[in-house]
Amino acid sequence: MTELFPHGLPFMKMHGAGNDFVVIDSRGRGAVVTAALAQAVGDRNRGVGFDQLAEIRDAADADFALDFWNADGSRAGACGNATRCVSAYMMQQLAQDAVELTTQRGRLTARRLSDGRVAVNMGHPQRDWRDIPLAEAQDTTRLTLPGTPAAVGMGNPHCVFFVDDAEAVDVSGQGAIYERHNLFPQRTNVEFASVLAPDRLRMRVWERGAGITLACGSGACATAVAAAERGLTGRKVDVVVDGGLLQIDWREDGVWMSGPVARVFDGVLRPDFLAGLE
Ligand SMILES: N[C@H](CCC[C@H](N)C(=O)O)C(=O)O
Repeated sequence: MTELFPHGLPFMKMHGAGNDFVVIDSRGRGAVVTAALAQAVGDRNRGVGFDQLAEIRDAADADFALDFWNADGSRAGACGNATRCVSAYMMQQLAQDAVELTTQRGRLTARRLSDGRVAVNMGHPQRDWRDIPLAEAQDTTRLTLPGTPAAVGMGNPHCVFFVDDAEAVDVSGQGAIYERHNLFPQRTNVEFASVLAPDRLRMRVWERGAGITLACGSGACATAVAAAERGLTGRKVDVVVDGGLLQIDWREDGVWMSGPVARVFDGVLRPDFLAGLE
């Protein structure tokens, strides 16, 4: 790593509604991110700190490709907010108002809105999603939330609970339990949502591999899909998250998610820091 980057490895720090990212632009060279690098950079005390790391790569048939890593070094198949943030950067780089990108989940489209926010089509919810009868599934002693959650795939797994008051949920206590529930062999992201109005949801999230985050784009999509399917809301909703507001519009061509994007600072991971990873 140090031989490859004798002057260090440049990165950008971005966030979307407080869901924060380190972004490494690896276009024009091979991918460099490893689980060890993600973990080290993700350490908020000894590294930079992030919820997800996104690595931009060349794509043969799209404007770019994106890979996602969680702070614990695990991979994520989708990350809506990082997709919006990186798309904003790429639209600026390419002088375009829209971009096409490929991710583990497939091909996505993002476009800039007139107010500076960015919208991404996160694709269709995965149709194997269903209500999950947790109570029948295993040890119920530690499962304290009422109701039956919905499992929704958005390129990554989500388990959505609808509760009367999302503010009252012990998100880290409950989230950590369901993240590793044996119904989810690849672990899961966990959302706790309450219906504020037929077009407005409050959502708090525990992310797989990252813990509590201020916003989760794919989680907001999954929550909106589950709410619409259960008849709790329409297909176009505002989702109030800890870090702001995400707008979801479940259309014929997929689930669109819009929200703010911010590039906060650029930096360089020093060669001596990288050397520690070898
Ligand atoms: N924050 C991301 C989701 C990261 C998902 C990740 N935690 C996982 O699936 O493991 C978002 O805006 O969609």
